[in-house]
Amino acid sequence: MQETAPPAPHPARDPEPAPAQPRPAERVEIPVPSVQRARERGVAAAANPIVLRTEELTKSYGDLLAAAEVSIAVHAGSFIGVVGPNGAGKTTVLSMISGLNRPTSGRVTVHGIDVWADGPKAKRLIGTLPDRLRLFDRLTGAQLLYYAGVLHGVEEAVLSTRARELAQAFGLESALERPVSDYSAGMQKKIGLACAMIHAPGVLVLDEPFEAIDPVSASNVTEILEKFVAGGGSVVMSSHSLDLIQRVCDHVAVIVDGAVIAQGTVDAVRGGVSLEERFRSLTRTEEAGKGLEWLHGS
Ligand SMILES: Nc1ncnc2c1ncn2[C@@H]1O[C@H](COP(=O)(O)OP(=O)(O)OP(=O)(O)O)[C@@H](O)[C@H]1O
Repeated sequence: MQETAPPAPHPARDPEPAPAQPRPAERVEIPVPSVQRARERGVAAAANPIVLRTEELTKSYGDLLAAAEVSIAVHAGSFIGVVGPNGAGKTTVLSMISGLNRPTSGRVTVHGIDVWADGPKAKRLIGTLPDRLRLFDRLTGAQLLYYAGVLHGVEEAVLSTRARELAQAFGLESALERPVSDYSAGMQKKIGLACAMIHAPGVLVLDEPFEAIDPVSASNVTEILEKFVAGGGSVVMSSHSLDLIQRVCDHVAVIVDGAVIAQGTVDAVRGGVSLEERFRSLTRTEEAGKGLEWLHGS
């Protein structure tokens, strides 16, 4: 992923200068192992080929510009977080990448294949966990995995082994014969993730994969995704958990009002402060909650 210059203040929101940030030198950081791994992975991935590229990807809904000329390049073996406030355009961008939402203009290619010119070929290379997941929930978990595999061209001979291993990895073995409609929200998310992986894609595009997932399962999923990128796969993931993004991703793109306002390695974007602090200053969310005095006294 290309790196942008240190992000400028967002002009439409607040012309005032940002509050002074503590100097990086004042902070003593003891990186957790996953942060260190992500850092090393980010450096190594820069030498790998680009597997996913968006070029000035734009989506308009009438007068609303939901995505504005979004250009992102993802290398093999890279784990990228896409962050932004509610309504910023993350789902819009991810769904255009996955071939689910047609761009108004711009281009997406995966391994050089145009997602919107050759959808079937491109979609075999991408595993998708869309927003507001709609599963065929009258099927059992086992049936859903089977059909996800068949639809992506996986040979039947390997399907049952893959389904069993994925169910085990996501802790769903005992639920495989139950209808997906009976699954909890977190279980549905996990079966959706398993379906996204069953055809062994090179690129995973995951919209809020950790939403509704319990902490132990979240650490399992993180481990699965880290192994996936260590093996040369690439992950593009949106999340509102900046702490999670900072811990597991090597790159990050910050989207505000449809436009990428900062992107690069996590370290470059956060610039010596936490990703959450940087996010707040980029999106000008420090003022939230002001003016509700009538509520506080009730
Ligand atoms: N089908 C649609 N028709 C009209 N407007 C839409 C449609 N889908 C999304 N939008 C608008 O596009 C903008 C971006 O929405 P999007 O869902 O991409 O945001 P997001 O960053 O994923 O938000 P969140 O964090 O809340 O999930 C929003 O203003 C939203 O209202």
